[in-house]
Amino acid sequence: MRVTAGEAGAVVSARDLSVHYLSRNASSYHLALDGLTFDVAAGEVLGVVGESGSGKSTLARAVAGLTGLGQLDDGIPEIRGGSLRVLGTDIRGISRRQRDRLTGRVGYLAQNGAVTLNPRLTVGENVAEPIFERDRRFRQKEATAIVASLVDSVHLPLSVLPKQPHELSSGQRQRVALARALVLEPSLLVADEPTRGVDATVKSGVLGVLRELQLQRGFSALVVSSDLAVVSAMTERVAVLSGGVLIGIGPLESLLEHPTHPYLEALAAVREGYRDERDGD
Ligand SMILES: Nc1ncnc2c1ncn2[C@@H]1O[C@H](COP(=O)(O)OP(=O)(O)OP(=O)(O)O)[C@@H](O)[C@H]1O
Repeated sequence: MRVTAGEAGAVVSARDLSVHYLSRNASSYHLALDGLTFDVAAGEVLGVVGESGSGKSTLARAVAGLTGLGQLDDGIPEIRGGSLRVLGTDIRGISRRQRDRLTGRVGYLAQNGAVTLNPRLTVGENVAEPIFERDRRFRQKEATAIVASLVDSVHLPLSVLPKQPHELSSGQRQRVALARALVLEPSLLVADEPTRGVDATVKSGVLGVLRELQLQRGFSALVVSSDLAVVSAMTERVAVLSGGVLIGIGPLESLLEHPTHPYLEALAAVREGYRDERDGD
Protein backbone atom coordinates (compact mmCIF):
# COMPACT_ATOMS: atom_id res chain seq x y z
CA MET A 1 0.00 0.00 0.00
CA ARG A 2 1.23 3.46 -0.86
CA VAL A 3 1.88 5.48 2.30
CA THR A 4 0.45 8.99 2.10
CA ALA A 5 2.14 12.05 3.53
CA GLY A 6 1.46 12.61 7.20
CA GLU A 7 0.99 8.93 8.01
CA ALA A 8 3.36 7.03 10.20
CA GLY A 9 5.97 5.41 7.98
CA ALA A 10 6.81 8.58 6.03
CA VAL A 11 10.30 8.39 4.59
CA VAL A 12 11.07 11.95 5.68
CA SER A 13 9.24 13.59 8.54
CA ALA A 14 10.09 17.12 9.75
CA ARG A 15 8.29 18.72 12.67
CA ASP A 16 8.93 22.38 13.50
CA LEU A 17 12.46 21.89 12.18
CA SER A 18 14.97 24.69 12.63
CA VAL A 19 18.55 24.52 11.37
CA HIS A 20 21.37 26.97 11.95
CA TYR A 21 25.04 27.51 11.16
CA LEU A 22 27.74 28.68 13.50
CA SER A 23 29.27 31.91 12.21
CA ARG A 24 32.92 31.95 11.12
CA ASN A 25 34.13 33.61 14.31
CA ALA A 26 32.07 31.10 16.34
CA SER A 27 30.38 33.89 18.28
CA SER A 28 26.90 33.81 16.71
CA TYR A 29 24.48 31.63 14.77
CA HIS A 30 22.73 32.08 11.49
CA LEU A 31 19.23 30.58 11.35
CA ALA A 32 18.84 29.08 7.85
CA LEU A 33 15.58 27.10 8.34
CA ASP A 34 12.85 28.13 10.72
CA GLY A 35 10.01 25.88 11.88
CA LEU A 36 9.51 23.54 8.89
CA THR A 37 6.85 20.83 9.09
CA PHE A 38 6.36 18.40 6.20
CA ASP A 39 6.45 14.72 5.21
CA VAL A 40 7.66 12.78 2.20
CA ALA A 41 5.85 9.47 1.71
CA ALA A 42 7.36 6.27 0.35
CA GLY A 43 7.78 6.52 -3.42
CA GLU A 44 6.87 10.21 -3.46
CA VAL A 45 8.85 13.05 -5.04
CA LEU A 46 8.77 16.38 -3.22
CA GLY A 47 10.09 19.39 -5.11
CA VAL A 48 11.63 22.26 -3.15
CA VAL A 49 11.79 25.72 -4.70
CA GLY A 50 12.90 29.06 -3.35
CA GLU A 51 15.04 32.03 -4.19
CA SER A 52 18.79 32.09 -3.60
CA GLY A 53 19.59 31.92 0.11
CA SER A 54 16.11 30.66 1.08
CA GLY A 55 17.57 27.49 2.65
CA LYS A 56 17.10 24.86 -0.08
CA SER A 57 20.63 23.41 0.09
CA THR A 58 20.56 23.48 3.87
CA LEU A 59 17.38 21.41 3.80
CA ALA A 60 18.91 19.01 1.26
CA ARG A 61 22.00 18.52 3.43
CA ALA A 62 19.93 18.00 6.58
CA VAL A 63 17.69 15.40 4.89
CA ALA A 64 20.80 13.65 3.54
CA GLY A 65 21.96 13.40 7.17
CA LEU A 66 24.89 15.75 6.60
CA THR A 67 24.45 17.75 9.78
CA GLY A 68 26.93 18.18 12.61
CA LEU A 69 27.60 15.29 14.94
CA GLY A 70 27.08 17.18 18.18
CA GLN A 71 30.23 19.28 17.97
CA LEU A 72 29.64 22.68 16.34
CA ASP A 73 31.58 22.81 13.10
CA ASP A 74 32.05 25.85 10.97
CA GLY A 75 30.03 25.51 7.76
CA ILE A 76 28.06 22.42 8.81
CA PRO A 77 24.33 22.84 9.40
CA GLU A 78 23.13 21.92 12.87
CA ILE A 79 19.57 21.12 13.95
CA ARG A 80 18.59 23.72 16.51
CA GLY A 81 14.98 22.85 17.18
CA GLY A 82 12.17 20.47 16.31
CA SER A 83 12.78 17.07 14.79
CA LEU A 84 13.79 15.43 11.53
CA ARG A 85 13.41 11.71 10.90
CA VAL A 86 14.77 10.18 7.71
CA LEU A 87 14.15 6.48 6.98
CA GLY A 88 13.43 6.00 10.67
CA THR A 89 16.67 7.66 11.85
CA ASP A 90 16.47 10.69 14.08
CA ILE A 91 18.87 13.18 12.46
CA ARG A 92 19.05 15.30 15.60
CA GLY A 93 21.76 13.77 17.71
CA ILE A 94 22.75 11.25 15.01
CA SER A 95 25.96 9.32 15.74
CA ARG A 96 28.74 8.78 13.20
CA ARG A 97 27.78 5.12 12.92
CA GLN A 98 24.10 5.88 12.32
CA ARG A 99 25.09 8.45 9.74
CA ASP A 100 27.32 5.98 7.89
CA ARG A 101 24.44 3.55 7.83
CA LEU A 102 21.98 6.21 6.67
CA THR A 103 24.19 7.60 3.90
CA GLY A 104 24.20 4.11 2.38
CA ARG A 105 20.41 4.36 2.03
CA VAL A 106 20.17 8.00 0.96
CA GLY A 107 21.66 9.00 -2.40
CA TYR A 108 22.91 12.59 -2.36
CA LEU A 109 23.46 14.47 -5.58
CA ALA A 110 25.19 17.63 -4.40
CA GLN A 111 24.86 20.98 -6.08
CA ASN A 112 27.37 20.82 -8.96
CA GLY A 113 27.36 17.05 -8.54
CA ALA A 114 29.34 16.74 -11.78
CA VAL A 115 32.13 18.88 -10.32
CA THR A 116 32.40 16.62 -7.28
CA LEU A 117 33.49 13.65 -9.44
CA ASN A 118 37.09 12.67 -8.72
CA PRO A 119 39.19 13.86 -11.70
CA ARG A 120 41.86 11.21 -11.01
CA LEU A 121 39.42 8.32 -11.35
CA THR A 122 37.78 7.02 -14.50
CA VAL A 123 34.03 7.34 -14.95
CA GLY A 124 33.60 3.67 -14.01
CA GLU A 125 35.71 4.06 -10.86
CA ASN A 126 33.79 7.18 -9.86
CA VAL A 127 30.45 5.36 -10.08
CA ALA A 128 31.81 2.30 -8.23
CA GLU A 129 33.56 4.26 -5.48
CA PRO A 130 30.63 4.29 -2.97
CA ILE A 131 30.48 0.47 -3.21
CA PHE A 132 34.15 0.04 -2.28
CA GLU A 133 34.01 2.78 0.37
CA ARG A 134 31.46 0.57 2.15
CA ASP A 135 33.06 -2.78 1.46
CA ARG A 136 36.65 -2.88 0.27
CA ARG A 137 36.38 -6.61 -0.45
CA PHE A 138 33.30 -6.31 -2.69
CA ARG A 139 33.84 -8.48 -5.78
CA GLN A 140 35.24 -6.42 -8.63
CA LYS A 141 33.33 -8.41 -11.24
CA GLU A 142 30.01 -7.82 -9.52
CA ALA A 143 30.75 -4.10 -9.09
CA THR A 144 31.61 -3.83 -12.79
CA ALA A 145 28.26 -5.37 -13.71
CA ILE A 146 26.33 -3.03 -11.38
CA VAL A 147 28.17 0.02 -12.74
CA ALA A 148 27.65 -1.00 -16.38
CA SER A 149 23.93 -1.53 -15.87
CA LEU A 150 23.55 1.84 -14.14
CA VAL A 151 25.56 3.70 -16.78
CA ASP A 152 23.25 2.15 -19.33
CA SER A 153 20.19 3.22 -17.28
CA VAL A 154 21.31 6.86 -17.38
CA HIS A 155 21.57 6.54 -21.17
CA LEU A 156 25.33 6.73 -21.50
CA PRO A 157 27.31 4.42 -23.77
CA LEU A 158 29.56 1.91 -22.00
CA SER A 159 32.47 3.47 -23.89
CA VAL A 160 32.48 6.30 -21.30
CA LEU A 161 33.53 3.91 -18.50
CA PRO A 162 37.35 4.14 -19.02
CA LYS A 163 37.26 7.90 -19.70
CA GLN A 164 38.19 10.66 -17.28
CA PRO A 165 35.29 12.95 -16.22
CA HIS A 166 36.80 15.96 -18.06
CA GLU A 167 36.47 14.09 -21.37
CA LEU A 168 32.66 14.16 -21.04
CA SER A 169 30.13 16.93 -21.73
CA SER A 170 28.39 18.71 -18.82
CA GLY A 171 25.18 16.71 -19.31
CA GLN A 172 27.09 13.41 -19.47
CA ARG A 173 29.03 14.27 -16.30
CA GLN A 174 25.79 15.09 -14.48
CA ARG A 175 24.39 11.70 -15.51
CA VAL A 176 27.56 10.03 -14.17
CA ALA A 177 27.03 11.89 -10.86
CA LEU A 178 23.43 10.64 -10.84
CA ALA A 179 24.57 7.05 -11.48
CA ARG A 180 27.02 7.39 -8.58
CA ALA A 181 24.28 8.72 -6.27
CA LEU A 182 22.11 5.70 -7.14
CA VAL A 183 24.76 2.96 -7.08
CA LEU A 184 23.88 1.76 -3.57
CA GLU A 185 20.19 1.52 -4.56
CA PRO A 186 19.03 4.17 -2.09
CA SER A 187 15.47 4.32 -0.80
CA LEU A 188 15.66 8.11 -0.95
CA LEU A 189 17.44 10.40 -3.39
CA VAL A 190 18.25 13.98 -2.45
CA ALA A 191 19.07 15.93 -5.59
CA ASP A 192 20.26 19.51 -5.07
CA GLU A 193 19.97 21.51 -8.31
CA PRO A 194 20.27 18.37 -10.49
CA THR A 195 20.74 20.41 -13.67
CA ARG A 196 23.03 23.17 -12.40
CA GLY A 197 25.98 23.62 -14.74
CA VAL A 198 24.28 21.52 -17.41
CA ASP A 199 23.84 22.98 -20.91
CA ALA A 200 20.29 24.31 -21.48
CA THR A 201 19.94 21.97 -24.47
CA VAL A 202 20.52 18.80 -22.43
CA LYS A 203 18.73 19.84 -19.21
CA SER A 204 15.50 18.11 -20.15
CA GLY A 205 17.47 14.94 -21.03
CA VAL A 206 18.99 14.80 -17.52
CA LEU A 207 15.59 15.42 -15.91
CA GLY A 208 13.97 12.80 -18.15
CA VAL A 209 16.50 10.19 -17.01
CA LEU A 210 15.99 11.14 -13.37
CA ARG A 211 12.20 10.88 -13.65
CA GLU A 212 12.40 7.59 -15.56
CA LEU A 213 14.70 6.01 -12.94
CA GLN A 214 12.51 7.26 -10.11
CA LEU A 215 9.45 5.67 -11.71
CA GLN A 216 11.29 2.42 -12.48
CA ARG A 217 12.96 2.00 -9.10
CA GLY A 218 10.30 3.67 -6.97
CA PHE A 219 12.68 5.50 -4.62
CA SER A 220 11.42 8.62 -2.82
CA ALA A 221 13.10 11.87 -3.75
CA LEU A 222 13.64 15.43 -2.63
CA VAL A 223 14.44 17.54 -5.68
CA VAL A 224 15.68 21.03 -4.96
CA SER A 225 15.95 23.84 -7.49
CA SER A 226 15.53 27.58 -7.84
CA ASP A 227 14.08 26.81 -11.29
CA LEU A 228 10.37 26.02 -11.16
CA ALA A 229 10.57 24.26 -14.52
CA VAL A 230 13.11 21.74 -13.11
CA VAL A 231 10.95 20.92 -10.11
CA SER A 232 7.70 20.71 -12.05
CA ALA A 233 9.33 18.34 -14.56
CA MET A 234 9.75 15.92 -11.64
CA THR A 235 6.65 16.32 -9.51
CA GLU A 236 3.40 18.12 -8.80
CA ARG A 237 3.96 18.28 -5.01
CA VAL A 238 6.12 21.23 -4.15
CA ALA A 239 7.40 22.93 -0.99
CA VAL A 240 8.20 26.63 -1.32
CA LEU A 241 10.82 28.27 0.91
CA SER A 242 11.34 31.97 1.50
CA GLY A 243 13.84 33.29 4.02
CA GLY A 244 14.13 29.87 5.65
CA VAL A 245 10.37 29.58 6.18
CA LEU A 246 8.02 27.16 4.43
CA ILE A 247 5.47 29.49 2.80
CA GLY A 248 3.53 26.79 1.00
CA ILE A 249 3.39 23.06 0.36
CA GLY A 250 1.08 21.06 -1.89
CA PRO A 251 0.15 20.63 -5.52
CA LEU A 252 1.81 23.39 -7.55
CA GLU A 253 -1.46 24.22 -9.30
CA SER A 254 -3.23 25.05 -6.02
CA LEU A 255 -0.25 26.98 -4.61
CA LEU A 256 -0.08 29.22 -7.66
CA GLU A 257 -3.79 29.59 -8.25
CA HIS A 258 -4.34 31.80 -5.20
CA PRO A 259 -0.85 32.95 -4.16
CA THR A 260 -0.70 33.89 -0.49
CA HIS A 261 2.85 35.34 -0.50
CA PRO A 262 4.72 37.76 -2.81
CA TYR A 263 7.22 35.03 -3.77
CA LEU A 264 4.35 32.71 -4.78
CA GLU A 265 2.94 35.57 -6.88
CA ALA A 266 6.34 35.89 -8.58
CA LEU A 267 6.41 32.13 -9.26
CA ALA A 268 2.88 32.29 -10.71
CA ALA A 269 4.04 35.06 -13.07
CA VAL A 270 7.11 33.04 -14.14
CA ARG A 271 4.88 30.10 -14.89
CA GLU A 272 2.45 32.19 -16.91
CA GLY A 273 5.50 33.37 -18.87
CA TYR A 274 6.61 29.92 -19.89
CA ARG A 275 3.07 28.80 -20.63
CA ASP A 276 2.70 31.74 -23.04
CA GLU A 277 6.04 30.82 -24.63
CA ARG A 278 4.90 27.22 -25.04
CA ASP A 279 1.56 28.26 -26.51
CA GLY A 280 3.33 30.68 -28.86
CA ASP A 281 1.57 33.83 -27.59
N1 LIG B 1 28.25 27.08 5.43
C1 LIG B 1 27.48 28.08 5.84
N2 LIG B 1 27.81 28.83 6.92
C2 LIG B 1 27.02 29.84 7.34
N3 LIG B 1 25.86 30.19 6.73
C3 LIG B 1 25.50 29.49 5.65
C4 LIG B 1 26.28 28.40 5.14
N4 LIG B 1 25.66 27.88 4.05
C5 LIG B 1 24.55 28.62 3.87
N5 LIG B 1 24.45 29.57 4.82
C6 LIG B 1 23.38 30.56 4.97
O1 LIG B 1 22.15 29.86 5.15
C7 LIG B 1 21.11 30.46 4.36
C8 LIG B 1 20.53 29.41 3.42
O2 LIG B 1 21.54 29.03 2.47
P1 LIG B 1 21.33 27.85 1.43
O3 LIG B 1 22.63 27.62 0.74
O4 LIG B 1 20.68 26.72 2.11
O5 LIG B 1 20.28 28.54 0.42
P2 LIG B 1 19.84 28.12 -1.03
O6 LIG B 1 18.39 28.39 -1.10
O7 LIG B 1 20.31 26.75 -1.33
O8 LIG B 1 20.64 29.14 -1.95
P3 LIG B 1 21.21 28.93 -3.45
O9 LIG B 1 20.01 28.73 -4.34
O10 LIG B 1 21.90 30.24 -3.72
O11 LIG B 1 22.14 27.77 -3.42
C9 LIG B 1 21.74 31.65 3.64
O12 LIG B 1 21.45 32.81 4.37
C10 LIG B 1 23.20 31.35 3.66
O13 LIG B 1 23.96 32.55 3.70
